[in-house]
Amino acid sequence: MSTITISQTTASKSDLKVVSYSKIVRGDADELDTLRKACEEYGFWYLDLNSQNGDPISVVQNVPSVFKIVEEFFDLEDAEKTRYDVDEIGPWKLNGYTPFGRNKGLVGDGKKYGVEGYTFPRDGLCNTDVEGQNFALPQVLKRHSQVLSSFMNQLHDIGLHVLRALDRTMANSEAAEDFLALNHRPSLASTTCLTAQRYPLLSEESTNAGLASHTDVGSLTILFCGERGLQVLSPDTKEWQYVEPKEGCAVINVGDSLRFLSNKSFRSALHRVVPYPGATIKNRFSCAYFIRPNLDAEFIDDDGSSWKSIDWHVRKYKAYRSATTTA
Ligand SMILES: O=C(O)CCC(=O)C(=O)O
Ligand SMILES: [Fe+2]
Repeated sequence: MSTITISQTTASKSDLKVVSYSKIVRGDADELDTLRKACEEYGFWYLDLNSQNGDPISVVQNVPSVFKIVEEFFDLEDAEKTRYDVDEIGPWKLNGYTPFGRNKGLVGDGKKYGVEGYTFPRDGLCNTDVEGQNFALPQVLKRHSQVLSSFMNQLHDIGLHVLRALDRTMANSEAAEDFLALNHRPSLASTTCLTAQRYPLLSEESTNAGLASHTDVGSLTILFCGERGLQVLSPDTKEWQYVEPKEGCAVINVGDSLRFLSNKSFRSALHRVVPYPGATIKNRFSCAYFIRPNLDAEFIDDDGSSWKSIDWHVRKYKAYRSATTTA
């Protein structure tokens, strides 16, 4: 699928914490402490998804199949792909194809150095009984809907375990018991979704290529990508640092909503995707599962204004579409 050549590396690399999923599920106190600090200090960390005996849990093994499924869609003619334009199907941009250059910022020269994506909403694909948007899938994706929905259910389960673990770390705070979990009830509607993306070419031929600097709108993003290119803004040095792919691990980050729900104690870090020095990365695939609060969850932003989660979502997507550098 993807190919990569590297001549030299002079890049600054991040030193993110690694949190063991099996340890936080067991309630290991030291690991919960590491998780909490990872949310507070960087807002980015690796979630080690190897089981206790060292084997990767199955969700990691399913990632290549998901990339293959969406590649089939990306290989269609533009005219066919744009029939499923994410901005045309439903008001919340949760369902369908995001063409090259749709989000402003690092658009490269459009197609060759850009990014395209396909987004699958949880309500519609997994939660079929939740009143959702007008859910439709193109034929090439429809035949894989079972694989996609079980992949999303696996990731959702992981995300809820992480939120419950964070709730345990807040036991001594003023927050109600299970506060985070209660704002992410799986049976209630949310804007939770999976987006798979393809970057045809990341190389220094175009330093303007990749995904523009942004923070994520929701609570937790669970990201899989075997290639370099992701950068996070370091809270200490305020410089961009590469997040290296790590075998058997997902990269997790805190989004705006979880920052606000944590009373601003967690960090929603700026991140972006750019070429890697000396490397030519062809066909970089990534997939991000965005866990977001229930539609009517309420929080207060950095400026002291109150928001319902769905209104923050709508505001943020406007910014993604129109920002010149940062959203
Ligand atoms: O492709 C990546 O590695 C990052 C994607 C991302 O940040 C996003 O979709 O919000
Ligand atoms: Fe992101």
